[in-house]
Amino acid sequence: MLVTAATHDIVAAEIAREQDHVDRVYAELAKAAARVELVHAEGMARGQTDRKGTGDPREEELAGLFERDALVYNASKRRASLEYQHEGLVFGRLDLDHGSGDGSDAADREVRYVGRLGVRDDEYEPLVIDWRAPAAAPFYRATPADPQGVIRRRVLRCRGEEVIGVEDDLMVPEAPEDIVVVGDGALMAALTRSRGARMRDIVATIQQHQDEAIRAKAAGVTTITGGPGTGKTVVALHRAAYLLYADRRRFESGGVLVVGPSAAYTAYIERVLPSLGEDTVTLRSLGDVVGGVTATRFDSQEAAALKGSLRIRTVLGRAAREPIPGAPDTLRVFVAGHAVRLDPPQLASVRRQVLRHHHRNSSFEAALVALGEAAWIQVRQGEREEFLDKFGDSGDVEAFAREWWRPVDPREVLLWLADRDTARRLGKGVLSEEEADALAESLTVATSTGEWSVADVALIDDLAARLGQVVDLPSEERGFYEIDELDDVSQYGVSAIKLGRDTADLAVTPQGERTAYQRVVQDPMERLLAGSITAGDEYAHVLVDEAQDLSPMQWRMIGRRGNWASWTVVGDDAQSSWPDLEESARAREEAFGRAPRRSFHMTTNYRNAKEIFDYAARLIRQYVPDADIPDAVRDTGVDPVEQTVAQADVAAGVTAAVAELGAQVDGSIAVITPEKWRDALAGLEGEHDGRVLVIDPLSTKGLEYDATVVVDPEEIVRTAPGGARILYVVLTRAAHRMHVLQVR
Ligand SMILES: Nc1ncnc2c1ncn2[C@@H]1O[C@H](COP(=O)(O)OP(=O)(O)OP(=O)(O)O)[C@@H](O)[C@H]1O
Repeated sequence: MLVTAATHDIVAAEIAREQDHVDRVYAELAKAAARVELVHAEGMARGQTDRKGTGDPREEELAGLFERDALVYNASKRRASLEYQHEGLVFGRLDLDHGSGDGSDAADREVRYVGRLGVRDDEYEPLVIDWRAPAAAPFYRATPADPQGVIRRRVLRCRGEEVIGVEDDLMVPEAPEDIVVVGDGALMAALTRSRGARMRDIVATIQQHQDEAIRAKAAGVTTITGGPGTGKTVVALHRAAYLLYADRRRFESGGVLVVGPSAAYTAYIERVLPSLGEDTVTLRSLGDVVGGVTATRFDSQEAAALKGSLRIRTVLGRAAREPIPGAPDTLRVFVAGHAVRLDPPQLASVRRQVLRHHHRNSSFEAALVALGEAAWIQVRQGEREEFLDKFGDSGDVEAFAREWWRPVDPREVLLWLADRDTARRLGKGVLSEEEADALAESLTVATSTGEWSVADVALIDDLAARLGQVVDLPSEERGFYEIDELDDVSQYGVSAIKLGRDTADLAVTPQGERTAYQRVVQDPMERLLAGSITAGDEYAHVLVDEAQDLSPMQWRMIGRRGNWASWTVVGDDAQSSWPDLEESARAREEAFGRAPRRSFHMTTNYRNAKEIFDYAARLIRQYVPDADIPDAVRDTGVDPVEQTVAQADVAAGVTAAVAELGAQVDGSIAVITPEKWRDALAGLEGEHDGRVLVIDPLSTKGLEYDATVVVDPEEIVRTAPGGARILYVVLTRAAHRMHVLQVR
């Protein structure tokens, strides 16, 4: 729109008009906040004086009022904590015509305001409608072809409580005389803005096709597909907020789980739902889905592929049935005057027998009984019942069983596979020797660094399901799941010597006991086994982002948390870092069960300037000819800058690019570099007032920046799991500017 002095005045008048309404809304909220304080104080006083019985209708009334006001009160507090650059509490206005539809008769008109939450005045008249309410749907659904009674849709831009702009879309061919239309359209204004470090909500500019996915029915599985930057993530998050609104009882009490690829991703999206007024959703990255373990490290491609594939389940199944390394392997006792001796083969047969019917960690009693039966077969003298009673009462037998059949932590069982021979033996027929060695090797990285890998987490979860919840041992022993902190890792059968660790670094008391307080805190093994694995929660809705990257084992892990859930699944196969999409699809289908499916396909890229996206699209077409390529809607007239630098000049080249970009964009700048150049570039982190971030290719999944410097794309293709697909991810992260530095 051409901005002249006259249009400037018109816009200012429209802003002032909207400000009046916004002021009324905030005044109403302030009144509600004061009222709730009063009711609260009164309720407390009543509770202390005449609180008798529960049937007092006044009290119920008060409770109802209190509850309603409390919602408003909390909402007003939440509003106060919103970042100022968020669209305000009231962000939309609809001018509707309930008559002929063209707005010609002002008597048929209705003005409806749309906001983050509903607010009514004293007469209970709505001042603002919650964006998720059915009455707000035309704000998102109306188009000139199908205006749905809307004459004008207006987006209000606010900073705090102040209206700073309005952007209109006209839905009828010609505006009625008294309806002013200003602005260039809210969507373009939103897309051109600087991005900042956190994803923002898009309530003010949700597009029609996005709204359909957001408001789709909860039941079953809703799939959202589309190329990079098509709003899949942001739509899915708004869908979570919508589901909470539409069926709060079910989803707030049952829980909503949002799973994304990395901790950087969860940090990036964590503000979206709170800004929509929802803070009951659980956000998890794939590395911290299992309570008690947090992993951010990635395995080598080979190890990750191995650990993600369903073949590994056979190996884990075998490991879960293994005897505990270092535990006694022979039982020698005197019972009722008979010498009993059970050797390893007999004990192995007892173990197989027990595990046929029981989970290992809850079968101490069953193991004792089975030992008794095996002992009786050997003795067969006297009364059977009497022998078994004595056997069961024997302190020696119990002492043996407490070690031989103690509860095992799934993490410790996984670490048994860090031993090459064990990995080869348990991998026989499933893994080649090279693969078994790679598995052992990758777990040795864990034991030396003290950090689990992201792929390990799904294996720990699988083992936890196999081993079962620990049932307390009789007498004073504490169950494993109650142990808050390990006192001694050797109690978990991870033999220090076997893993090449020097036991001397564990502090020892004069009594010869190791204590929690005297240990060397930095011990890697201790870090791996710290805390306890908590039993998996189940959720009523599970939302999986970047679903194309989940390995089959990760699908099983998520599936355990969504046995009864409805699902929203978001992904784009062309951005996948997982090599076997078919095996993943099978595991995914298993997780979903037979629930009905619906899918939405997004075709518009809202993130990247057209010039940047075209550059990326050219690349991916070479590698994935049938990639799902969206249309980018916004051009800047500025092509990505491509440069070639010598190895010795990488740091200088990147520094220069960052300096240039720092002057061109206001917001975030990411230097995306393969491991090879990471150390050389680490110093750039935090430059330009903290706007510069140095990040590895895989961790950029799902994220976006105002500008990016892509370092050594060839090396990214060579080293990232997913190769060119990850380069495609990397090349589609910048909203406004991109520099690509080839290294020769
Ligand atoms: N209707 C909209 N209004 C304003 N911004 C939007 C809209 N839809 C999408 N965007 C913006 O487009 C960008 C890309 O969205 P999002 O990250 O959800 O895409 P994606 O499809 O998940 O991308 P990728 O697959 O590359 O991770 C975000 O900045 C988002 O806020």
